[in-house]
Amino acid sequence: MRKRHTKRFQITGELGQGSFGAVYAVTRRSDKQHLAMKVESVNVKKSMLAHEAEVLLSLSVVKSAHFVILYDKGSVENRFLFLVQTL
Ligand SMILES: Nc1ncnc2c1ncn2[C@@H]1O[C@H](COP(=O)(O)OP(=O)(O)OP(=O)(O)O)[C@@H](O)[C@H]1O
Repeated sequence: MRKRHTKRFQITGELGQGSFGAVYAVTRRSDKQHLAMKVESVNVKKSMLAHEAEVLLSLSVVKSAHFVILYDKGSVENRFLFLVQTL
């Protein structure tokens, strides 16, 4: 993912590595907001990222400053799944 970006986000750095993928600092091009992008290979047997996206989507009905917000999700070149959330 180094130097790569989706159309909507510019990757600016790496925040960490988890057990199922990497997390990058990104800037949303539309409004320059700084966010976190979690990335997972499409080849994993059981997608933890898809599960995390479902959980964040469910939580989004509860308007609370304590919950991470899911801003976007998608895939890159059919190689990675990504979700974008609060930094
Ligand atoms: N929203 C975020 N904002 C900033 N940094 C984050 C964010 N999410 C994750 N990170 C960083 O990326 C690292 C990896 O996160 P990730 O959620 O992939 O795994 P984890 O929380 O360490 O645990 P596990 O791999 O067991 O799920 C974290 O330890 C943290 O340093």
